[in-house]
Amino acid sequence: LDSYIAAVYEHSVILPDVTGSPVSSDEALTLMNKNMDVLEGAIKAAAQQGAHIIVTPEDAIYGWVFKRDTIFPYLEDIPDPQVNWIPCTDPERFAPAAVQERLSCMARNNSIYVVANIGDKKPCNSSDPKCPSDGHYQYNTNVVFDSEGKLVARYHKYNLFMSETQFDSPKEPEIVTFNTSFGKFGIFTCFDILFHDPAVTLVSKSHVDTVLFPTAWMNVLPHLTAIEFHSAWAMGMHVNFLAADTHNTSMAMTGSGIYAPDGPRAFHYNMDTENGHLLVAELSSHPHLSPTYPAAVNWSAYATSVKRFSPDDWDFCGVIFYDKFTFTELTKPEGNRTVCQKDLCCHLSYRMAEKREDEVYVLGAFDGLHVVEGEYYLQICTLLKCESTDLKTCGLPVATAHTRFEAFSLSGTFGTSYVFPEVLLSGVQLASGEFQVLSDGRLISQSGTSKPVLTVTLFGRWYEKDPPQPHI
Ligand SMILES: O=C(O)CCCC[C@@H]1SC[C@@H]2NC(=O)N[C@@H]21
Repeated sequence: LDSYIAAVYEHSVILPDVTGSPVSSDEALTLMNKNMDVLEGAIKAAAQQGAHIIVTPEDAIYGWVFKRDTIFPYLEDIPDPQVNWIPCTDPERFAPAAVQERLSCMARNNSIYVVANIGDKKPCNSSDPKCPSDGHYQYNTNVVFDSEGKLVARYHKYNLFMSETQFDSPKEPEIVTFNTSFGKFGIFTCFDILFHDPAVTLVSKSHVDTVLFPTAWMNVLPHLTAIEFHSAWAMGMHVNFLAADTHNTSMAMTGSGIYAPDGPRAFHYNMDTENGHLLVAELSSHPHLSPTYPAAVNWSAYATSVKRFSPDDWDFCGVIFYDKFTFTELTKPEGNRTVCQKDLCCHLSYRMAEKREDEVYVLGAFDGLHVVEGEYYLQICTLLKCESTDLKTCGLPVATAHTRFEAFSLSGTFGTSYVFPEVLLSGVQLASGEFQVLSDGRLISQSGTSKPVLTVTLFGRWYEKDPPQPHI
């Protein structure tokens, strides 16, 4: 197949009551069945619209309100897919496996690949020095059932987010892929997207066409909103990317999408209701063969070839999500500006429709190690709207704007080749097809965007500079 139809479902998880002690496995299954009832409706609707594959979110079947012992009744022993198992037709083979059986039947009965996130448990004993004292490993796990209900992939999340003390990390990152008639797929989970392994390796070594990405993503403006960062990763890595987020507005969890290398095909962001939402869109099976496939990018080519645009600009300091940026204010309606920090210089050429008195924009640079909620090295060039006209508010989250840019071009002297291009518009919306990346590393818009701009950002990850990660 040259193309296929993808679906992602943003699910509003029915959470269990928070209990001090573990519930019975029957109670756990009752709660999980309530969530699977909702997922089943989405799977049927997706299949009716011709979808070949549907991705459901991380933690969508039991939530995230657990400690190590209270999640235990929700876990199943998930076998290696090499055993060739269709839980729907052979449920006793690796029983008890009620959740795997039901997911497998949903895939089989609707002839659709189903991607889900559940918990795996693996017994261990004292002969293994790393074996936890309760006698088993517990993994945050993605499973994939093919359209006949066969288990074809199992992935254990490697980069656990800080609060996930209920789970263990596998000893090594797992590179999990599978082939279909509509391309080669790879899979990872949520916080994994910030790190080199297994995420980057799946693309650069395994050459997957599409990444499957269950997530429970807490949005952080201005640079780490789900739709913004995930679509940017798809563009920067030149892959299709299917992101299914859980929906919980009190946790700022919303933002799912179907992203192609040249831009989003569909996305969803909704902080107004607690409803779930199904997205369905067509993608090319082998995006690197498609005529719109972007050329390879040298991210520093343009920026290193030009001189500092504005040598006498006044710089000031500001903080974005705990990182100390160097900023310079865009005081004129149009112009060329440069701001530098350490080895990173960021150049911006821009033209606003009008310079409003009630809104302030800055150009910012950050070259350093981010150290809060995980340690990862960043190089960031960003144009962004300040929260108010007080320059002290530059970098704080802001979700609406009124200033339109008729054109912009942003570039930076990056030391890394992993740069993710973000454009986020007023109301936390994506700028589908309204900007492009040139092969010399400029992120440009020639005719401006359909809505006012919150931020235009080149988000660089310099993996070689990361400290050792705490994979406990
Ligand atoms: O549970 C996960 O693995 C996903 C967490 C992703 C959170 C993103 S990444 C860093 C940033 N910090 C947050 O609180 N939200 C974002």
